[in-house]
Amino acid sequence: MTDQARGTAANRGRSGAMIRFENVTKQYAGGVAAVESLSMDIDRGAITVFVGPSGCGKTTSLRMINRMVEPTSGSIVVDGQDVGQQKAAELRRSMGYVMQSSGLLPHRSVIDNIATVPRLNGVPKADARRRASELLDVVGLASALGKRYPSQLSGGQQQRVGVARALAANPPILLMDEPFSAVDPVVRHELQEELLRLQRDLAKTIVFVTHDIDEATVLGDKVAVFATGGRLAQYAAPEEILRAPVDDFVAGFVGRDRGFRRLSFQEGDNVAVHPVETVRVSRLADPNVDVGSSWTLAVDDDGRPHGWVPRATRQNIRSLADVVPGGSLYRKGDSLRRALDAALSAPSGLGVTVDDDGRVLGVVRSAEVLELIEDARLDRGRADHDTAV
Ligand SMILES: Nc1ncnc2c1ncn2[C@@H]1O[C@H](COP(=O)(O)OP(=O)(O)OP(=O)(O)O)[C@@H](O)[C@H]1O
Repeated sequence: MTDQARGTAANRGRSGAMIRFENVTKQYAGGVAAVESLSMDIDRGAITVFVGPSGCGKTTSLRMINRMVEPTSGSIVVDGQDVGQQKAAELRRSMGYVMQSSGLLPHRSVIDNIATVPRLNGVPKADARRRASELLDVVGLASALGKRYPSQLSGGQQQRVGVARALAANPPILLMDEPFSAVDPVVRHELQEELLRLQRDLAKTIVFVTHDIDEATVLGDKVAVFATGGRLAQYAAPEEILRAPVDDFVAGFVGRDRGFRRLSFQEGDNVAVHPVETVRVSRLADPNVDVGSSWTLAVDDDGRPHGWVPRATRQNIRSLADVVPGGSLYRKGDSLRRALDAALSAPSGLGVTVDDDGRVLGVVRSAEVLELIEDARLDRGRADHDTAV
């Protein structure tokens, strides 16, 4: 049984499904079969990501949920009701929709853009604007930005406004079509974190389209990998897709470093944190302050890391500018991927570990992280063996 069949059968009849595709096919004029016999259940209150190469029918599938695209055959049921029986305009307003280019109206202020759907739903102007202003805060934007026009915002800010606008009518469902793909990687990462934070509070049913498997595994409670022609190749939790791709297509799409990416799903609670020698940045200029036998970590007066001081060059190091930049930081309890990356990206080979306020707790060592990875693998092997016998 494929994962598609397993996922669908397992969810059938359970109250967990918010959106159900039943044998849905879409053939565009000219004969392009964009989606072929798609059957799947989308869980309520979870993020489901549609991922796959360009042209595989992700956007078509997404748009059939709110009838921006009509299926050629089959049906889509949302919360027990066939969307084909509902008025398309009302249906569209009942779901939030965020797309790649934020889709904001250029001649309306940010506040009025966010208030658009509530106004269409008959909410009085003052109430709609008040709510829009609150939503700016929810998506992490200063209220002063509300008076600006979309062209006066950065790409990342525009996408946040797009999310606020989609949330304005408080819809239970959010449809998001490559919403973060037009911004740079740093902003994209921030927007992803922000979406996960929002979702912890809001618990919407979110369907998110991307062609980026990394984004899919970071965001998705479940990931649907589409192959060309709208074939659902695998539908499972991201950890499972990385660990056990069902076929060569999925394995190829997921990429060669899937083993490394899967470490994101292994908790790093057991990683040993060792003491580290530190030197305060404010005392670097003092020739009487010695540093340790190998690498010493430079910290500010609050104990936050600022880079590494190599012993051999101690005499040349007199200010922060001379310190070797550090690697990524590891927060106790983060995944093993973060622990390993912290160690591998530090010039000292020691992964700086910090508390929630960013203060140094110590360091982790890559060899020890690798041991934990190996232990987890052996444990899994034993568990699989026990299940098999
Ligand atoms: N309006 C349309 N008319 C005809 N063919 C279309 C139309 N929209 C999409 N298609 C075709 O349907 C197929 C699926 O397109 P779709 O946009 O759903 O894919 P996608 O996976 O979202 O791709 P991308 O990641 O490039 O956006 C493609 O072959 C596309 O050319």
